[in-house]
Amino acid sequence: MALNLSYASPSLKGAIQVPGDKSISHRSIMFGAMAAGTTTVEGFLLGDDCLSTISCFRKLGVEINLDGDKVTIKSGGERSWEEPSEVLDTGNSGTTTRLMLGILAGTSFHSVMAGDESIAKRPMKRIIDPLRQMGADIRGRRDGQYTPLAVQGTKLTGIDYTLPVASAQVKSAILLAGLKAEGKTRVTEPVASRDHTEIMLEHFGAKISRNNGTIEIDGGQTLTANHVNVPGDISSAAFMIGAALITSNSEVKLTNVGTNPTRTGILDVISQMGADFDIEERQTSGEQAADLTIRSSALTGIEIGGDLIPRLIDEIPLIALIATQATGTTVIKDAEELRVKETDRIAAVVVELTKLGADIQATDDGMIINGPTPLKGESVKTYGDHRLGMMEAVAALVASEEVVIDNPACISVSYPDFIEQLNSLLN
Ligand SMILES: O=C(O)C1=C[C@@H](OP(=O)(O)O)[C@@H](O)[C@H](O)C1
Ligand SMILES: C=C(OP(=O)(O)O)C(=O)O
Repeated sequence: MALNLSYASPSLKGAIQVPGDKSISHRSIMFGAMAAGTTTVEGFLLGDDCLSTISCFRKLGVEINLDGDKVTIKSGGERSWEEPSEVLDTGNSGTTTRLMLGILAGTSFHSVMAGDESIAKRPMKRIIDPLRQMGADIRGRRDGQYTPLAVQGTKLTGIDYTLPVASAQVKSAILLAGLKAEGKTRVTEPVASRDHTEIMLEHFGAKISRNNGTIEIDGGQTLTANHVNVPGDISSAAFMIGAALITSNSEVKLTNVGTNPTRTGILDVISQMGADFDIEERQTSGEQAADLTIRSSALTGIEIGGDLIPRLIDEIPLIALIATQATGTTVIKDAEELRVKETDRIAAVVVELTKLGADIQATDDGMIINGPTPLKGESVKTYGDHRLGMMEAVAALVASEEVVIDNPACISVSYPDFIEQLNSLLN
């Protein structure tokens, strides 16, 4: 069902806790399932993607119980997993599909993974190539480029691999396979990507070394069950940050947002654009977190590219929107990875923001936006992509007439209560 959003010059006020970090939530289930014992998780994201990860591990026989945002995982470790009798359904989740490939490759059984229409179009060879070098037996359409993927678990050997793309999913799949492989696995990344896997490996007792973009792990290590505290997702917070920045007389506090430095590119960007905001660090026992207070701001266009891109890759649809309200030109480059996300996010953002009246052009690896432009009401499409849906809802705040979003249900992939939380800030 479509969502009709109509706001008359709103200002946003108040405090909210955005839901748990998606990347950390996925990993908490995976690590909890790999470790023998009882792992407990707090602040877990009850989004569709993370629920897909839970459903996959349940099909391997792992006991996982949910109580609100608290999760208990009881596992006998990997050796207790059963060969699944059904296809593991990874839904819309690239992280589930790709990290699970690294985990399943070294088991002693056969498994098949498949997801939705969008997952069936996303590239998997980037994972399967290095895993095959480790000895993995994985088959899929077009020599393993696309799902469904069949994995015959086998013994793996460590490799020394330099990532051709800056991708935390590829890096993580290799490290998780390396945990079980014989010998040492070494992964070098050209540009730093999110390091939640490295942090969680250490948290669950694995020994790794990290040196100048190279991560080394010895195979044959076992994990020890632990407690995981999941902070709020900065990629979800980004939509509230954008909403507060581009509306008038707004001041929004976002509590306990994850501020792992590999994820805070959005804060660097808004700071360079001239945003008025404060960061108050919190005392945490795990990943870094802070309270963010964001106020309405006059923004200026900037250039965004290079090493910054992996630190804000999922925030680019929202950054494109705020750039339409900034004075001057914003250039986003080196972001060709956007073409292989839930949808082609360069094409989709440009088409939909153009419908709303933006001055925006696509380039091969990004987009160029001239602002400020007033936005108007229009019917827009999400392409089944949660980040497009949320960006369009934030655009509705500053549009002169009603914005109609065709398929808002996809927002529940990462932020099920997004519209309710946004509306709770309206004055
Ligand atoms: O490792 C992760 O949790 C993720 C890594 C990124 O993907 P890539 O590894 O494809 O860049 C990101 O876009 C995705 O939302 C989550
Ligand atoms: C790209 C994303 O996730 P995934 O790759 O896990 O589907 C995202 O959440 O924006």
